[in-house]
Amino acid sequence: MNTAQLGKDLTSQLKLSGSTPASSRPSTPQLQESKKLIPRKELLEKVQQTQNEDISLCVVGHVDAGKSTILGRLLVDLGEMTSKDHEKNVRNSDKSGKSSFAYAWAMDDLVEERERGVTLDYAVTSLRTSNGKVLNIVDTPGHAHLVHNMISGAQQADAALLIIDARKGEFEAGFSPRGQTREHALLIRSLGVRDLGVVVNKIDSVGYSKERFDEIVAALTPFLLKSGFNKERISFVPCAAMTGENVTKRSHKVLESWYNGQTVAQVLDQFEAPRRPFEAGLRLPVHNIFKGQTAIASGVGVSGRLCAGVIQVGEKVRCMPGDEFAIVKMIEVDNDSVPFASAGTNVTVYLANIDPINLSIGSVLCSPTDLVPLASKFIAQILLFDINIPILPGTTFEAFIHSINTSASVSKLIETVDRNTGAVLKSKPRVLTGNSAARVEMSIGSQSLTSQSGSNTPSNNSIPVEKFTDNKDMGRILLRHEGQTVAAGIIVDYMR
Ligand SMILES: Nc1nc2c(ncn2[C@@H]2O[C@H](COP(=O)(O)OP(=O)(O)OP(=O)(O)O)[C@@H](O)[C@H]2O)c(=O)[nH]1
Repeated sequence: MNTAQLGKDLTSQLKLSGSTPASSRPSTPQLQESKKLIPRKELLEKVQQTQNEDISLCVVGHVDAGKSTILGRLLVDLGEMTSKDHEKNVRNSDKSGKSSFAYAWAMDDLVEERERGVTLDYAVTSLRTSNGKVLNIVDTPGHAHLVHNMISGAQQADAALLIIDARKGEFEAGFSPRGQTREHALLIRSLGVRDLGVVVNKIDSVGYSKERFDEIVAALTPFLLKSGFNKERISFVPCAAMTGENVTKRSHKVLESWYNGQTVAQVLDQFEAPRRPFEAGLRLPVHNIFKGQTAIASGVGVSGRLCAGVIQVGEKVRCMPGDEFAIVKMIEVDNDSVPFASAGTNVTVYLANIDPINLSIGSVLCSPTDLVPLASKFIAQILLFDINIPILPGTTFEAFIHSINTSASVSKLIETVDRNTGAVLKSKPRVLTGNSAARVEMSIGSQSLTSQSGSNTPSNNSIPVEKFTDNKDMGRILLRHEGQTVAAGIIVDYMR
């Protein structure tokens, strides 16, 4: 079961059971940390020694480009999924008249996803590359109306595969101004992804044509460079996920006649894990909340990616915003129980002594002695994409900041700045237009975080944020307007 599913299951459970009113809750035992905590110095040494080189990879691209199929193929060909399990998927997908989805079923394990043949939520799985690195892979949905789920998935990524459908008309549709190839590429770069593998998939459908591959590379390269990717960190690979051609090996004569570059698996091999801020204060933005169902994994479960610091079993954590503390009962990484986890890891943490009503998607777990700042306003340096709508004071956006999805409006246009140097071009502009860069003051909407009781936090519009210079993952912002991603930026300052 993937984390996304867990969240769904438990969210529905929470709805069923409701949240216990404080008055009828059994009195909680004294909230005390375990006496057996590993001292911080020792803990940091352990993290340093075991510093995992795991990489979070997200797989993005236009709807039906073949994202799930490529991942399914990698899982099978790299031995992560047994041939017995794969054969079961082949039989079952055949029975439902969806035999072309046999590989995609390795990823799309929600019933509705299988029935509709689309990825709805993001799914996490892990894979060991041929050179032994562990990739935590997030398969994200391609549909335009599921961009929220795609952003949640991509927020956890260090590197990305952008899947392109090579077929005539299909690449063009994905790369059109409203297509997801463009939007996803911009989004992942804005979310901090630097390493990119561009997989030109379904090359079998275009007769393994070199001309078509070159045409796609030539069209995408200037756009990717303009979006902020570095040429040295982009790899283009032709492949046919369906037949397995150039996923882990190459055998097709036509493809071999003109291509001797990397396979998709070799592109994965070359991705490097970035240095993680594990010595900084704990920051765990909550992506999902659910109820632990077993005797061991009981209490309130939250999942997300550690943006900074280390979390250990037995420790007391503060849940922000709010005044609540909780004790970490159990930590799971990749379905295994672990004593501690450090920055860069996707974790599920079971908490004791807290009512889920006090947690929201977007809450941040931190150390009681190193609290994450809360802000109702912030100053962001934003880069506007190629858009036609003018941005004026008062324009309201849907803002994405770590695991938060909230409304935020421009309260002041401070200045426009040079995209490359950051030098001020004009103070107090009246309007911002497409492709410009600016510093703006933004105010968070009044209903910023939704608690698990279903009610929005009344009148409290403070959210946990940090300056980008203090924590990259906590200080990035993406802005959407009327269903379109219009800008990305970084938080340079904030006010309570
Ligand atoms: N001919 C051909 N078809 C492919 C290839 N890869 C995937 N397909 C087919 O394309 C369709 C979509 O594949 P998926 O893997 O579900 O695509 P997706 O990008 O994950 O879809 P969403 O997550 O819904 O956006 C399926 O029918 C696949 O069998 C390929 O290399 N060649």
